[in-house]
Amino acid sequence: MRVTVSRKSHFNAAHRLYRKDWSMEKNDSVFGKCNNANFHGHNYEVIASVTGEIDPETGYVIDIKELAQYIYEEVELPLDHKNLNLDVPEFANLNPTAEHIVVVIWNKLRKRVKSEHELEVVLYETPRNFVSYRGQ
Ligand SMILES: Nc1nc2c(c(=O)[nH]1)N=C([C@H](O)[C@H](O)COP(=O)(O)OP(=O)(O)OP(=O)(O)O)CN2
Ligand SMILES: [Zn+2]
Repeated sequence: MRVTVSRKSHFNAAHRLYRKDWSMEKNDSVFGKCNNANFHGHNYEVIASVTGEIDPETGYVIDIKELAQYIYEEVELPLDHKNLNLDVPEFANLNPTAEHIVVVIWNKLRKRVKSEHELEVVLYETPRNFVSYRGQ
């Protein structure tokens, strides 16, 4: 009997979508307003979901407080109120698209969640735009 436990979180961050090896014109044509050289921001929402067997003694798959602490340490502390391009080492040479951000977050949380548990991360960049990653 496998059950999924989810925890929601959020962080605010600035970013710019562009490639350093492309001209301004090409970046503009591909990324449009997201290539604003002065950056722009989002209120990101994150949902981390852990799936596994219920422990018969505790009734938990994972203590949600434990999951919340992982998210605080791996997502909120390093990303909240940061400029993703300038402040976050993972994006020094990686375009901070929602796709790349969700993979970075998943990789960080994967190291904290027990290997017998499945992990899925959903990232909302705007209320209408969201991506998800399950490590596949
Ligand atoms: N596949 C992706 N496409 C886009 C990404 C992305 O990360 N992956 N990101 C962006 C920009 O970050 C952009 O800032 C998104 O904001 P915006 O266009 O304002 O968002 P909405 O679609 O919610 O706003 P509308 O009012 O509906 O236009 C773009 N594309
Ligand atoms: Zn954006």
